[in-house]
Amino acid sequence: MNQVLQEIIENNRSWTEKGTIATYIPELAKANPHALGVYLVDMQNNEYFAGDVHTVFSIQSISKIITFICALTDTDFNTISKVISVEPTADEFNSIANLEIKNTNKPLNPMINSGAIATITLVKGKTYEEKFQRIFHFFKLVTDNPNLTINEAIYQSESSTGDRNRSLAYYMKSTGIIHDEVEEILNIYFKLCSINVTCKDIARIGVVLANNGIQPYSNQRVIRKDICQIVKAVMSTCGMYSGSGSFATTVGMPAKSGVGGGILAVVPHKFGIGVVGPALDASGNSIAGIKVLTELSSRLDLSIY
Ligand SMILES: NC(=O)CC[C@H](N)C(=O)O
Repeated sequence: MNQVLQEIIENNRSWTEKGTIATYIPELAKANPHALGVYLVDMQNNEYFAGDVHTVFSIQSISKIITFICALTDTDFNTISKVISVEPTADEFNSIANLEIKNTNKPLNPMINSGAIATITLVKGKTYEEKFQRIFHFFKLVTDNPNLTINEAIYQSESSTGDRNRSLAYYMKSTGIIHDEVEEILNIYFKLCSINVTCKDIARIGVVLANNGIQPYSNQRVIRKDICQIVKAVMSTCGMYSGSGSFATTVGMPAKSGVGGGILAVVPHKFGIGVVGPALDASGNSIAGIKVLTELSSRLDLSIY
C-alpha cells in the first residue's frame, strides 16, 4: 500500500504548480506550495502514508466538522435545522450574498463560514472559554492527540484580517440567527481554524467517522452513530464548497477541505484519509490533494457511489 501511495504522490506532485496558496490570511502565505502528502488509517488501525506527511498546517475549515459534531451532541438536529440549513451552495465559502437572498436568513450549511460561526453558538458552555475548551478537548480526543496546539501567528493573522467573517456574524446577529457576542464567537472560530495538524491527525478523525463513531485503536465510542451519518452526508454534499459536485463524481467520498491545504476524506467501513497540499484551486480546495484522492479512489475502487 505504501508503494501505491508513493506512486500516486509522484504522479500528481506537478499539480501543486497549478494552484495558489491562500494569501487573504497573510500568515497562510508562508506555507510551502510544493508540499504534498497522504495518510491512510484503516479499521484495524494500520497506517499507510507517502509524501510530506510531517508538514504541519492549520486545520482551517476542516474544524467545521468538529464544531458541527459538538453542536449535534449538545443540541438535537431539528433544533439546529431551525438555525442552519444543510443545503449545498455554488457560492464561495465566505459568501455573504446567500444569507440575504435565500428567504430564511439561515446560513446554507455548517461547512461554510457563516454556517460554522452559527454552529459555534449551538455548542454548550457557561462561558465562551468553556465553549472553546469543550470543542478543543473533543478535537484532542478524536485525533487521539493530546498535544494539539493553536498556531498563535495564524490565529492573530486571522483575527486581525477577518472582517469578512465579522460581517457575516454581525449580519446573522441582525437577523436573529445568532444572539451571542460576535467578537467572542469569532474568537472561538479563529482559534479553531488555527489548530496545527498533520495529515495523520485528520486521517484519524476520518477513520472514526468511517467506523461510525468508534475509535478503532481504543474501541471507544466517541461520536454517536446518528451524528456520524448526518456529518458524512453534509460532507458529501457541502464539504468541498463549490467543488462538492465534481468531487463527488471524480472521488466519491465524504470529505472536508480547508484553505490551509488539508483534505479529510472518509471511506465508510474502510479508511480515514488525510491529505495535505497547500496550493489551492479556484474553489479553495487543495488542487493536488484532489488529484491524489482521484487516483487513489480509482485505483482502490473507493467511490461510495
Ligand atoms: N475555507 C476555509 O478553510 C476558510 C477558513 C478561514 N479561517 C476563513 O475563515 O476564511
